[in-house]
Amino acid sequence: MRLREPGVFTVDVAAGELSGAATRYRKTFGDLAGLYADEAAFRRLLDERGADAVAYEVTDHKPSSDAGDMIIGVTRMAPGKVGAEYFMTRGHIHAKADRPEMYYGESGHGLMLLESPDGEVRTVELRPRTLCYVPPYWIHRSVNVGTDDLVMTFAYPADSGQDYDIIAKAGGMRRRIVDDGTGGWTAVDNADWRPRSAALVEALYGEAA
Ligand SMILES: O=P(O)(O)OC[C@H]1O[C@](O)(CO)[C@@H](O)[C@@H]1O
Ligand SMILES: [Fe+2]
Repeated sequence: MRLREPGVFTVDVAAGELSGAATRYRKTFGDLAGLYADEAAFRRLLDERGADAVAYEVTDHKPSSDAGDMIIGVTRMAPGKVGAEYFMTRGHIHAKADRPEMYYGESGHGLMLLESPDGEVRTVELRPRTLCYVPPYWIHRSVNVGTDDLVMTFAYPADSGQDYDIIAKAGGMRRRIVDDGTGGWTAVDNADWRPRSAALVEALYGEAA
């Protein structure tokens, strides 16, 4: 049996990264077209900051994509809004939908927005030292509702994969997280959202249904 070597990494909270991790990717505002309700405000943001400005960045350690292995990393997301809507990640369901995830708040004030295949919605507030459990089958997206960078450590099974289409095909997630008018947040209905068909929901649940 050839074993992998243990790894040790440092969560650099100030930099918002996992120091020593081998892989890094950035999502720029230019990558996030179509995500936000207010398209005019989104175009203004691109004009002001440039399409190449970083919206969020992930550093992670991906030892393999084997079932039973684990991916660990750190996400850093900038604060801000597009119109009234707080900055967010694209969001996804795991390609193997029964795979869970955990997020641990390191700094900033965020939300995990979760949606089940048949359209139930949950929000979990993330602050430093909050550990959020994302159960199998839930679509998840993080939202920065604070005024500083949101930094989170995460871990998920290495064979999970990500399916981004499930959100796009439904016209977005069912709720949008917006400023409540006093600098806090509230969840409002997304008028473009369409329920998934029973057949699609069943296919997602697979043998577990
Ligand atoms: O993959 P998305 O939806 O763009 O969001 C990024 C976040 O999700 C992850 O892909 C982990 O599932 C992390 O890299 C990060 O926290
Ligand atoms: Fe995930």
